[in-house]
Amino acid sequence: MNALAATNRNFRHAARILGLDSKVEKSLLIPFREIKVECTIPKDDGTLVSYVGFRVDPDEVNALAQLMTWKSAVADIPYGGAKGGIGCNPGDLSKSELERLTRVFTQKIHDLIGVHTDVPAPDMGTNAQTMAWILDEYSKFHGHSPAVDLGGSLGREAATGRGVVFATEALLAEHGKSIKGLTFAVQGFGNVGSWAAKIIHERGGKVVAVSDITGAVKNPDGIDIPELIRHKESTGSLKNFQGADSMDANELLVHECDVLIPCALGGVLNRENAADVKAKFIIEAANHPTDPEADEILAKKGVVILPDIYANSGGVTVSYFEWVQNIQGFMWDEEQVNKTLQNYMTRAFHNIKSMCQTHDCNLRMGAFTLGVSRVARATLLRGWEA
Ligand SMILES: NC(=O)C1=CN([C@@H]2O[C@H](COP(=O)(O)OP(=O)(O)OC[C@H]3O[C@@H](n4cnc5c(N)ncnc54)[C@H](OP(=O)(O)O)[C@@H]3O)[C@@H](O)[C@H]2O)C=CC1
Ligand SMILES: O=C(O)CCC(=O)C(=O)O
Repeated sequence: MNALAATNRNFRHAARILGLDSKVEKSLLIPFREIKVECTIPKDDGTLVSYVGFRVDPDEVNALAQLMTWKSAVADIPYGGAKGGIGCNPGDLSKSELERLTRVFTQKIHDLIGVHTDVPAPDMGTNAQTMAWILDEYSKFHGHSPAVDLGGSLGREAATGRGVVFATEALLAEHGKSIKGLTFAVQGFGNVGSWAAKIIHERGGKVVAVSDITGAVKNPDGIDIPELIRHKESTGSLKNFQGADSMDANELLVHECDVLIPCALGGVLNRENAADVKAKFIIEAANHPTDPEADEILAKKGVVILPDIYANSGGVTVSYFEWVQNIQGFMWDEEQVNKTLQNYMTRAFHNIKSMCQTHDCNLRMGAFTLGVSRVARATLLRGWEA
């Protein structure tokens, strides 16, 4: 099932649980706006190449935008949801080609983004540097020029991974467990995966397996994560790391562990591998890592899944703190960012649990009903009369 069909299915299930009016349901399913732009750049060798950029596309980006909407509502921050992207493999482009492409994309969408309309943020294959290029290009049209470090919040880089850890702690506490002494397998070692693994390691968790696009490593006694980060930074991959054995990357999702944390692509848990998952808990740090068929198989096995729209909401929550700080022109210290993030993550977890109790549903439906009911309530209050 593709990402959009799966996301729509979860939304419809939540709408049924909530008894949502079918017209409201239909209205919430259709994106407010879809943008598709052509981005042509000269490559470093002088040849021209064209890419297509989106701010919400008809399929995967639509699903991700929809997830952002429910996620912002679950986190209880005053944002809607959108997602953008360019159909390219960033790994195939040089840094200057990436910069040109990002700037051309920004030229095409600058009228439709902005502080009070739509704020882009990093996701897979993008980072703070990408956002700085967008900001700089946007500023040429709109004259916006924040001061310190281009206005990025302290703690934003680690925020999604840190939020994943706060979410994991909230879930484990409910089951009478803590991170210390449990074993973890982490798929993806980019922004989210490396930060989540590092903080778990600091808190006494044993990260026994990690993968990236180049392969996977395992060590039943626990991998030294700071060492692995240094190795990845210096070599660009997990290969040849001395502190662990290499393993088949496909094995990672079914590796022996207490907690599995997918931090890479969508749809990685599906009917092909769900039955073989050994973990008792899955923390969805990636967006949409579990397709609906896998959801059913895993539920039958008694695996507890902490859904993406809550588990990875630390990123957008700190993006919201960043927005608040820039509007006020007053920067918080990192401790305040992290402490406030923890409060948001803990509160959201209890709100989800309360929906689970009210509607006798699992955590995914608890999160969906929480997010969808908040957006539906706001939509109904605004009304449709001209
Ligand atoms: N960044 C954020 O703030 C947020 C991210 N997310 C989600 O988290 C996930 C990861 O995002 P982020 O960390 O930012 O992205 P990055 O681009 O920083 O990292 C992605 C990681 O996934 C790895 N990867 C790619 N393909 C595979 C594969 N087939 N098998 C194993 N690993 C693979 C990459 O490997 P390599 O390092 O070798 O390239 C890289 O380590 C995505 O689903 C994203 O949507 C959700 C909320 C917020
Ligand atoms: O920081 C943000 O605003 C968005 C983070 C993100 O890409 C996500 O939650 O999927």
